[in-house]
Amino acid sequence: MAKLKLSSLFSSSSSSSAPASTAEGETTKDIKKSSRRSFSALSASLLGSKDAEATNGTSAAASFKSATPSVAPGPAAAAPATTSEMIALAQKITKETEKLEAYMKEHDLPMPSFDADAPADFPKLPDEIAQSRKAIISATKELGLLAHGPRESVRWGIWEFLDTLALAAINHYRIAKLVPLDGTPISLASLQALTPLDPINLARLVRLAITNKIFYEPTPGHIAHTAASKVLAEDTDLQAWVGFNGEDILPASAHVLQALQAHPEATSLTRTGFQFAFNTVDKEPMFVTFGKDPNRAKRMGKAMVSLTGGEGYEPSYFLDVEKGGYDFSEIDARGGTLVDVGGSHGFMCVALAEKYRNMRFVVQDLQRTVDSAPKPISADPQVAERITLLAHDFFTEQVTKDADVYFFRWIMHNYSTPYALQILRNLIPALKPGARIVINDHCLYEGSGQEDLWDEKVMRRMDVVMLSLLNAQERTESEFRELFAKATGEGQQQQEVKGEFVFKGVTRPKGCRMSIVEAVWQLKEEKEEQRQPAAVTEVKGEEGETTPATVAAAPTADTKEDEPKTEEKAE
Ligand SMILES: C[S@@+](CC[C@H](N)C(=O)[O-])C[C@H]1O[C@@H](n2cnc3c(N)ncnc32)[C@H](O)[C@@H]1O
Repeated sequence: MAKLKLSSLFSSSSSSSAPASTAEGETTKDIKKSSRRSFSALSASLLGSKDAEATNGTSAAASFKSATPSVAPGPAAAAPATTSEMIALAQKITKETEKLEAYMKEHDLPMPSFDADAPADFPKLPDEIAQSRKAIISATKELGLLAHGPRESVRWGIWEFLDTLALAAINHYRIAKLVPLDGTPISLASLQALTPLDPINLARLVRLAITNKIFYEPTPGHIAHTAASKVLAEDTDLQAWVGFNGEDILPASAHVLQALQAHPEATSLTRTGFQFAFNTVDKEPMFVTFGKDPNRAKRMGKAMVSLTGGEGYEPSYFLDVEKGGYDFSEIDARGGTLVDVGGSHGFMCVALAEKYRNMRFVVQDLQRTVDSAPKPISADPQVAERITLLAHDFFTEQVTKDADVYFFRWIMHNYSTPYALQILRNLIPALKPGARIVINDHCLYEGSGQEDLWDEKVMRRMDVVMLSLLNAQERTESEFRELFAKATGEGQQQQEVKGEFVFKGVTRPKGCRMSIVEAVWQLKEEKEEQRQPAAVTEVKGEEGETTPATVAAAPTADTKEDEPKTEEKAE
């Protein structure tokens, strides 16, 4: 693959990384036409179309949306004219809280509490009650904003980073672990003696954390655990999550403006807020920096474990077909193969192999990740013998040929368009007709306000984390669609465009924040035959008109602009 000068990479921003907005109208039309399981159908399901719900697998989001109408922005939702927006929200909070509490009582479950002995998590709730809980979270946030008023909510909203700072410092100095777990308070003086912090700094950080119910102060100068500080003391993955966020992402995000001012196109892996924060601009991507520092790499790994175990992200969503997970039974029946590209230690393949007893799996990751994977990969020999771990760099040509599925979980969102395209293009020589490319990532709505507010906040924040660390992005359906189209689109070599990625659409398991994006590799002739068996002349087009085939075959001047520079690759 031809190398690209950095200057040309950066001059390609509009063609390589721009979202689909330029072709929005047309794209949306196309999606409606061809994607049975697409988010486009969601709008229909939101309006009550049962058909759309049944086919697109997004009924969770749809039914959730109808259960929790957002009242902002705009006038007071559906509330009667006499009911203010604040009262409507307060009533909603009361109603949904009563539902949640009734369920907890009925099932003899402990009530949520700040007490140190309270459970750290809600139990798995049935869908309806889970929706009530989400509605409470969203409505309290909205009510809080209204009660603050616009000026004050902006004035003090910008200070949220200071809460992050306090939590990061508490985590860094392991303060939660120094407070007795049995509930006995410890004096600030005794606590201070156990840390390198001076009394003033310790007290100010802890007292700011207390405003978020992390610790409490039963008597002045004495600190004790709440449920939140206790879970921080006990959960090492959560500690890693707070450490990664507080000590890597916070400094990186604080330098994003600097990075954007210097490099507004924001596609390079070596010119992100992270590099500006840690003095590695134009030197190395974040993953390389972490690779040189085992403690930092380990912290990030554990942070990812914490995220993956978090609500809305559990791998079980991908597996549970009933709830909209991916169904591999047809591939399983013929003993097909799935390649988990960037699959880490293969935990997804282990879960899949436990469910599908005939399929084979190849977990690909970088050499050191493969080397550190548990051996055997599963205690069940029938599972372990069907999983192969293979060192492979996804920025090089795919080595596992003719697999049935190439699976990417939490991979594409780590890369801006030039890199994501290269990852897809590297698959092409290995693909047999019908091979499926399955991406498991967030899929953002085109506009805002269509998600539950809590979900939307998490997903939008994740998108900005991707910007801060990697100049990468979460994508909308049309951006995924465009990515697949571009991978075999203009400027690709003739041999690479004998086939194309046919975009199948996006589904979202019920209750999950992650979506399943799918495309199938198809030979061009095969596709044309299926589409227009008797219309060979039609696909040639009018004189002077460019057909899809000629567009794909003809390299253009800006062909290589969306390729990343070799030395900038992630690893
Ligand atoms: C965010 S993690 C996702 C891991 C896993 N797919 C999951 O769902 O948790 C990204 C993974 O990509 C791997 N990775 C990064 N660069 C890679 C490369 N160039 N080739 C192969 N794997 C890579 C990392 O080692 C890591 O395991």
